Amino acid sequence: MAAHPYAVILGMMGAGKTRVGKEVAHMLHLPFADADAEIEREVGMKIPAYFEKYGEPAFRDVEADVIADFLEDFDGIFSLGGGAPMTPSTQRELATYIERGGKVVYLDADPQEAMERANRGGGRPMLNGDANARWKKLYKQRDPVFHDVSNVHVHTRGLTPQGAAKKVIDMVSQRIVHVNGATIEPYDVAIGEGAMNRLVDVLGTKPRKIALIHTQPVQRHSDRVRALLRQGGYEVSDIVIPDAEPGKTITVANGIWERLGNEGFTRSDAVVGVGGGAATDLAGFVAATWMRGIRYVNCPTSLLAMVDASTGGKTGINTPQGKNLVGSFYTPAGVLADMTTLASLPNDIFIEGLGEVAKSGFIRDTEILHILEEHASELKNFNGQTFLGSPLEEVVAELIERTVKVKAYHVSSDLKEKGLREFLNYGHTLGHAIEKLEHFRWRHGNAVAVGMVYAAELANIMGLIDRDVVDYHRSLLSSLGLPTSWNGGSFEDVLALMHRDKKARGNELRFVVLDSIGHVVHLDNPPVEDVEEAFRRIQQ
Ligand SMILES: NC(=O)c1ccc[n+]([C@@H]2O[C@H](COP(=O)([O-])OP(=O)(O)OC[C@H]3O[C@@H](n4cnc5c(N)ncnc54)[C@H](O)[C@@H]3O)[C@@H](O)[C@H]2O)c1
Ligand SMILES: O=C(O)C(=O)C[C@@H](O)[C@H](O)[C@H](O)COP(=O)(O)O
Repeated sequence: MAAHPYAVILGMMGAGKTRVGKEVAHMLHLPFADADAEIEREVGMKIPAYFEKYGEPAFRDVEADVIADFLEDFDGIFSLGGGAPMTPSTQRELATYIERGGKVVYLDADPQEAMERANRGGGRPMLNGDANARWKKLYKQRDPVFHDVSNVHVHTRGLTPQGAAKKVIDMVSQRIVHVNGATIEPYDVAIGEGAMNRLVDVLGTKPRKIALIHTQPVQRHSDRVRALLRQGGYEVSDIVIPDAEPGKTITVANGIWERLGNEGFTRSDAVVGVGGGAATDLAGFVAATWMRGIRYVNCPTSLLAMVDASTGGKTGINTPQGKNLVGSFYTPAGVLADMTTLASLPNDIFIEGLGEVAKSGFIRDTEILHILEEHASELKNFNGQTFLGSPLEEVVAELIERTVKVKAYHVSSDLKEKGLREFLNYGHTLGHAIEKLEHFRWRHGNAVAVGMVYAAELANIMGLIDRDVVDYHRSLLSSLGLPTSWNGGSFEDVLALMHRDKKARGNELRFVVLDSIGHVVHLDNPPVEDVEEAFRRIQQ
């Protein structure tokens, strides 16, 4: 159900709720309502006069009624009076609104700026006497409540009303996937433009030092992250790692452990990983191993890292023997998939990410496949320079959200991959072997695409799916610009590598295959002739 109002804004006196709220409404072409103005209209007098005549409790009753009515009926931007969220019935109304999908924005201004603005306006009964001292006292009482009753936190220090409004719009329109489960600390994946602005909130106040791990091609995004971290008061160690798979090695990890040791990183400090899946895998691995585990936040910048690598807590490095053979299951404190970073993503790396998106459609959420079919040509022609603000951006945001939800479903109940989570490995048994045999010149998502066609051929040979399902794999993946065949190595080499796959048990191979579109099963120890016949079918 779509929630209304579009957003509710709360904050301290002088935070700019009305000014910024009006600006947000203007930018979105929505109506704006201010609870205080509505109360004055309702009671037919100015608030200071009403306070004087009837006292605060009577005012709060009227206020709560007006707010309840607007939360029910108003379809725009609604700003609340500073003290309104302190009323228990309003807190309950806000909680119900959030449950319906509503966004309650805590506009958190710099105290000095807010006090100046509050004093300038005058006519505020709650600031009678020493206004600054009163403001500070109220802030102490209200700030924790504002945090509790809101679900979007926007810092506005130093921003113009327009800048603050743009930030509010970005944060309200972000999609949030909650990841939780019996064995994991819950965390959120925030998806959308400006998601990185949440970084300081997600890191919290405990860390003092942050290891900012990133690659050179994403320098401009890591520069932004560094600026956010410095504004947040953290000491930042900038750590540039080799790009792509060469960054996922024990040598690189060891170099970072040395730096963390030399620079005095303690258990309360944190890691932030910025980049593609290789960088977030390595950053997570460093966080998981330093002092047996410190807090980390991923800021993925490739489609593949947003939908898959950064979100499920699989961290790791490669060894000379194969992909991801050393690592740990270690969940991040949060994932900030800031879609503005996709503006610099090259077309081939975007397309590669569609491989993992399609995987999530094949194994569970078939709506993903419909979206891919419908938008195949725009997706295949992705151009970062024209992407932001285009209709494709919403399509991609939906694909990311749906794919992350598929990942969250599997991870939530099986973090350590005892069974269910293995389904996320659809296409990876052959895919990882191809990557290795191609010395990682083949991109991961491309190898997985061929691996899915292979798994479909194997399932067909085993009588689990019809030929048209195999053909559908080929036609959908190729319509997105993904490869569907491979001829770069012998069956013997591939078989040896598939035996080193993490799903293998003893000498027995274990595959993930479909028995229908959207439904996966395990296939244990199939006859080697069938494994070979499927391989023959994916060769060009
Ligand atoms: N942990 C997991 O669950 C998981 C899941 C899927 C994949 N992975 C791993 O992720 C890796 C693949 O991730 P990937 O496809 O992102 O590859 P990648 O990390 O190698 O990134 C691909 C290239 O794109 C560049 N890049 C990334 N974002 C950019 C941007 N916004 N602008 C310009 N350039 C950008 C990178 O620097 C790199 O050169 C593999 O190592 C794979 O094993 C892990
Ligand atoms: O999250 C998972 O679990 C996955 O299997 C997701 C895969 O898409 C991903 O490529 C993962 O890195 C593979 O892990 P591995 O354990 O097979 O190395």
